[in-house]
Amino acid sequence: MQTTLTFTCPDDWHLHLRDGKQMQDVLADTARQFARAIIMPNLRPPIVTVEMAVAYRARILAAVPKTLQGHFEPLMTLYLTDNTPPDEIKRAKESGIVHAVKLYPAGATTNSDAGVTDLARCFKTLEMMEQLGMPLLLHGEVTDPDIDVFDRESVFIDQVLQPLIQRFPRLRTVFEHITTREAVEFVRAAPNNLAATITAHHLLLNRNALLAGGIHPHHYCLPVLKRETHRLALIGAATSGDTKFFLGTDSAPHPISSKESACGCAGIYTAYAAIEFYAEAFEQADALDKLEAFASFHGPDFYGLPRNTNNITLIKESWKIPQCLEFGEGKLVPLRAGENVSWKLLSL
Ligand SMILES: NC(=O)N[C@@H](CC(=O)O)C(=O)O
Ligand SMILES: [Zn+2]
Ligand SMILES: [Zn+2]
Repeated sequence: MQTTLTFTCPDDWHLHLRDGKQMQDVLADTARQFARAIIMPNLRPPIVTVEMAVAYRARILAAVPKTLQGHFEPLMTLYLTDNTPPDEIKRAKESGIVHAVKLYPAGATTNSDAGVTDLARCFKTLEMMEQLGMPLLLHGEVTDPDIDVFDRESVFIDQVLQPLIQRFPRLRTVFEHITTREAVEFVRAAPNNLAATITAHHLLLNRNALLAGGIHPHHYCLPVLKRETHRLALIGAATSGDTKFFLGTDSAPHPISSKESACGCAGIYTAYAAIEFYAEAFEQADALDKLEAFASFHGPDFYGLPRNTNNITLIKESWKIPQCLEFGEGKLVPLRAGENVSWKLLSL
């Protein structure tokens, strides 16, 4: 049995940090495991200009704990709206700090009300992105209320993604937090400028974790957990060595009061033990040897950034995740709260 695991420091290619004191409370969890993270722009108000991204980045850097300063780099994104001008993409490219633009179909997920209502309104902007090599990140679900919530990702492939890549064949695109066999197959078959992130929770859990034996609000996220056959397809993709699949936690903290509610909001907080969760999932699939490329190589290669040069070490040691964590004025319940995880990260 393998008991230590040393590999190139990973990056998180999909992270929600929030802002203010909430951000201060979660940032260290990411910064102690990951060298870089793609920071999602779905704040209230959303990060829609380079100027806002520059200011948000400065707030993040100022909140990195002293012991980790210089060890963590936030990679900023812009939130695409119906009205994002092509010039903003130029400015983003020139800034050197904005690495991608995120498309949320309006109403698809947490803080997406300002998202895109009609993709055709963004064509000029997408053209500019294609020209400048600015990646487009997709929350890949349709929002049509008549479409079953479990089908929203696969319908998105047919109705949005397929036509999009046909129209913009050179656009660098990331299908974020994929959850279905259909998404895995589509990405596999597509050209190399389409990639996908996969979360730890979608590798570890199926929809029984949400709905069996009572409803489990801390396992509610979007796209929603799917049935076991889909989880197995994701495991197959993540452990295949295929360079199109890479790590993105989609760690999405919400206060306990918003999760444990008659209308609980979507998001699972995995950052507390993210790399350990991935190690568990890869070990269960007998594929620990594939973790480094998935966590540390495929992402930077896709984004055209250098791979990290330092290492992290995990040891096979069971430890208990706390029941809850501080989160701004409230509390946060991490994934696996009060239960054990079987790998442990040694500090940098
Ligand atoms: N994944 C989620 O369930 N929630 C994310 C938004 C998102 O990534 O869709 C959030 O910001 O809370
Ligand atoms: Zn999303
Ligand atoms: Zn997300």
